[in-house]
Amino acid sequence: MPETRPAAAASFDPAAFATFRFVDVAIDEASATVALRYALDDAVTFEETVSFPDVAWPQDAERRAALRRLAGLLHLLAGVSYFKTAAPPTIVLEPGAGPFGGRLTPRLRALLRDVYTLGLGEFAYVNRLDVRERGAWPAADDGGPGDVPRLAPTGRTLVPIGGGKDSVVALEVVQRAGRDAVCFSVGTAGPIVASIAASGRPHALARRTLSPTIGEVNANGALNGHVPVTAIVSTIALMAAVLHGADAVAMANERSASEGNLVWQGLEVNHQWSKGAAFEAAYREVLGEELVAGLDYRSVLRPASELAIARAFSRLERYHPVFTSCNAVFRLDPARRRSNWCGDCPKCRFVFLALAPWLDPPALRAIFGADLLDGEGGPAQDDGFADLAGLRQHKPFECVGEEAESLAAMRLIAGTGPDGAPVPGQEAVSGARSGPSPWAGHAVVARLREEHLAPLDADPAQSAALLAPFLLHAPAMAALPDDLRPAVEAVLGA
Ligand SMILES: CC(=O)N[C@H]1[C@@H](OP(=O)(O)OP(=O)(O)OC[C@H]2O[C@@H](n3ccc(=O)[nH]c3=O)[C@H](O)[C@@H]2O)O[C@H](CO)[C@@H](O)[C@@H]1O[C@H](C)C(=O)N[C@@H](C)C(=O)N[C@@H](CCC(=O)O)C(=O)O
Ligand SMILES: Nc1ncnc2c1ncn2[C@@H]1O[C@H](COP(=O)(O)OP(=O)(O)OP(=O)(O)O)[C@@H](O)[C@H]1O
Repeated sequence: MPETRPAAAASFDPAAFATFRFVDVAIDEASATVALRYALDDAVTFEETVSFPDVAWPQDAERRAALRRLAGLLHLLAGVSYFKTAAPPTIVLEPGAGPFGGRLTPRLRALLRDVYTLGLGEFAYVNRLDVRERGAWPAADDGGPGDVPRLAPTGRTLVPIGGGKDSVVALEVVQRAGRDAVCFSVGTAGPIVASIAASGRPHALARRTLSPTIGEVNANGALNGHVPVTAIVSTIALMAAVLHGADAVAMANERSASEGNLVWQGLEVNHQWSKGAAFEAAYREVLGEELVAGLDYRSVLRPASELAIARAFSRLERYHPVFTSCNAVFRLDPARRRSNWCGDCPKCRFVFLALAPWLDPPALRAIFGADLLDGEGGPAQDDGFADLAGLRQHKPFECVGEEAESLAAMRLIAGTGPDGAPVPGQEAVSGARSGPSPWAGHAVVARLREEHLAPLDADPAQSAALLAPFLLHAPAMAALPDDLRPAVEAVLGA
């Protein structure tokens, strides 16, 4: 289907559309490319492509069937980028759509409903648009998922690498468990490629090209906002796993991702929703019960908080010169993309803060190119750090840790007085400094201590709160496969 460049797109009125249509998904085996097609009414069409370079489409029936089903799931999940341009009242599935030829099972329908409401929570909040009243999905039928293809075990695990600190910690866990780890990425952003090179592991690649129509409609009045991108990346990773002979995908989604930012009109708004535990559970169920058996999807960092992950990452020195968590580096438009940490966004501030209990100022300056806790980076830094701990307003819409974790990190680096002597309870935190903090005199740290932190030192509950982020979550540990549990303990435990 050729892309429409309608006159309507020159002035795009979201209210003008009644339906979002999932048109079809087409697989070109020769080039290992999947085309995902959508439309708003009959007026605007979108086509996204995902390709897997340097890999042959499999010949055996089970893997071929698995790929067809996963491409169908991807069709349904990647549609969220295009649906959000107008968020019309009704969703239509055409006969070539999704994994079951235009049909939905009840389980799949429930997952999609969540992805298009909870996954669009931030979008709903910033646009003041209740997504629960938009995008009504067609009813599910009782035709079931048909014969579910089953993959044979291979012992190979695909580890998606996002260029930041978390995914290389996940890679360390998978390797520690003795699995054959293959790194995977969507795209070739600099920190991703450099981190994979530093790991010495093979690299499986996918390329995702958004429909060019999205840029046009964005420029002409489309609704815009955040999408649950991890749901999309995860599904591309599962396809890559099948193509590269892996039987598992190991994500790096931390416990902290399940904490929302705020509640708006009864809707929980969580920027990281598709990194959270609820999404993972529902997605795993649809995957294993209805789409492909024998293909494991889980986050191996689910028991850990961001602070415990940062402590583990501080020990993985080979990645320090190459990683970047700042999202400004990952923008699609090269003209808007930065080449390194911007130094003035919530993500930069959070990663700086989370590493500061373990790394000294010169080491962090070498990574970030500036000392964000010493007043460099502008006057926004004071308030920006306070926001991370919820000391002024809700935590920002970014991939940052829980407010309690930021508070704990601040207390660990601020100490009890101007000389930075350890705060009560610090001795229980393995790896924490036992002497004065080298951060104590830094301008932002001193102000935070004076304005917010000092009164907490006398509160015994705050000593326990200091340790809590470092305890591995027992139910999440129990849910891990036997080989991963000791590896998580070794990499992320005390
Ligand atoms: C890089 C980034 O942070 N982008 C967010 C930003 O988008 P921006 O317009 O500044 O730049 P681009 O990413 O280049 O996007 C251009 C437009 O394209 C559309 N689009 C892009 C990706 C996509 O998957 N679908 C799309 O429709 C969109 O219209 C863009 O404007 O602001 C956007 C609005 O808030 C964010 O949605 C962009 O976030 C990207 C989707 C992204 O990949 N972000 C990850 C770095 C991210 O935030 N990951 C979360 C995971 C959250 C989850 O639940 O999965 C995290 O790590 O916490
Ligand atoms: N371009 C990508 N290719 C493959 N996987 C990705 C990509 N972007 C994100 N991911 C994966 O999505 C999950 C969430 O990404 P996230 O940004 O939290 O991880 P990260 O980049 O490793 O760490 P950080 O929190 O420091 O940015 C991780 O499992 C990550 O590997």
